[in-house]
Amino acid sequence: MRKGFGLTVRLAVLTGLLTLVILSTIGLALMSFGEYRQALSRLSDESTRALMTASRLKQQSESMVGSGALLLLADDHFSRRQAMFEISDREEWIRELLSELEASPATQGSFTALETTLVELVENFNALDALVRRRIDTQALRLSRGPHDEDSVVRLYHLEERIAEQMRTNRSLSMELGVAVGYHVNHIRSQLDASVHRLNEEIGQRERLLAGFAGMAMLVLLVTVLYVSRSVVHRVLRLHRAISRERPAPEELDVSGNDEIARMASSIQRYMHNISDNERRILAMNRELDFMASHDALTHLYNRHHFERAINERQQALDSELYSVVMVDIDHFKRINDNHGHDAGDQVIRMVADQLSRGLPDSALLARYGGEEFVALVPGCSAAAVASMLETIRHALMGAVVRVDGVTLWVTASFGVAQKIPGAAFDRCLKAADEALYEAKRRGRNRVVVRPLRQSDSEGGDNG
Ligand SMILES: Nc1nc2c(ncn2[C@@H]2O[C@H](COP(=O)(O)OP(=O)(O)OP(=O)(O)O)[C@@H](O)[C@H]2O)c(=O)[nH]1
Repeated sequence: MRKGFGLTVRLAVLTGLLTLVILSTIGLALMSFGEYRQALSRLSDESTRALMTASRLKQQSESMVGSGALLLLADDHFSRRQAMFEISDREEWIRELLSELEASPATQGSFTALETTLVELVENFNALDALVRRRIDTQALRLSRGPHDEDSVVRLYHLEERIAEQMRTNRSLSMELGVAVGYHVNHIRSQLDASVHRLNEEIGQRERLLAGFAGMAMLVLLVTVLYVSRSVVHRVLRLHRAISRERPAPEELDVSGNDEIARMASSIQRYMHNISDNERRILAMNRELDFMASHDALTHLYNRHHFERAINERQQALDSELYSVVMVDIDHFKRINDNHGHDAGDQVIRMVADQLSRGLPDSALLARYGGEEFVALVPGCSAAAVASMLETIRHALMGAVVRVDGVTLWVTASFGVAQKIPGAAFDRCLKAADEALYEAKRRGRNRVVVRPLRQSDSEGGDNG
């Protein structure tokens, strides 16, 4: 038998495929988790820090403008110096934050405009500081000269005008600084948003890919289950059903395919064939044994054993039936044996059996009783009717010949008949028929003798 891919190999391939898909799915999931963890930490490390720095920058810029207001309101040199100290402190913070932003990989813009505005603003504060210092000095002079000193009033007026002008410039520079810082904050925020959006898209793609892998795993699993169900379970159940029957038809044992189950099915089929063959042989042998047990091997008539058993079985029916019993014996048979051999004797016995079978009715129970002797039960027939049949047989026998080694043999036989009378048992009839046969022999053989039963026979008496 050609060996193809067996079930084991096919199931191993399907299982391998399933394992591969599941491992790929798990691998992809783990890889994705790793990538997202990295992306998230990058986002939090770089972008978030940059955003925080930018927010602090905005805060410091606003505080610087606030310090400018303190400078404007300063009415003594202490307040003025304190305001200027705060401004330079803010400037230092702003510069530090700017260089931090410039070094951050999350901000790829230029901060030159912001730096220029800062420098201009600081210069403007310095100029404002000079004006405020002069205003404080002029106010002190005016206080010392009296409130009506016109010169100091005029000087103060001019100073206030220049301070107001400086303040306008200062306000517009502050606004520029705020806008520039706000721009950068927004820029960083939009970069952060873009990164988050990109990350979300990548996660979505990975999710779809993972769903695809999971679907594929389910499909392979389904195919595996269907395959196992169709190719293994279904066929094994079918085989089981077939061999559970007493005599499964060959087509019920599906031997199609070239796998382990097909090979098992064909072994079972062979086994079943062998069983059927053996069963047929045993049945034939039984029939032969039955035949041998009930038939005579030489003539194929029933044997004595079967005859007696059949009579026993029919005993009850025979009590109420009309029948006749016949006994037949070949005349001078010993001479045939002695003169022509045992085989010639056998042929003669067969020929007589044949004539008896032909001459008696089909309903007759005919048997070889022993040696060259025959017995028959003829149901429904009177002794006279049977005697007439036996006369025909006797004549037929006289006309028949047996040829042995070129020698022609003529044979005759003697017949004894007895008819059953009411109340007489079969044994009595048989005995009477035997007595009639003896009478036929005694009277010279080759004749039919009827022995009528007497009333004493029916009462169980034995006349000898
Ligand atoms: N060839 C052959 N001979 C058998 C068989 N059975 C019995 N015999 C022989 O049949 C012969 C029976 O002879 P007997 O009963 O003495 O009487 P007979 O010679 O037939 O003479 P009558 O009955 O008085 O006419 C014996 O020689 C047996 O050996 C058999 O199956 N085949």
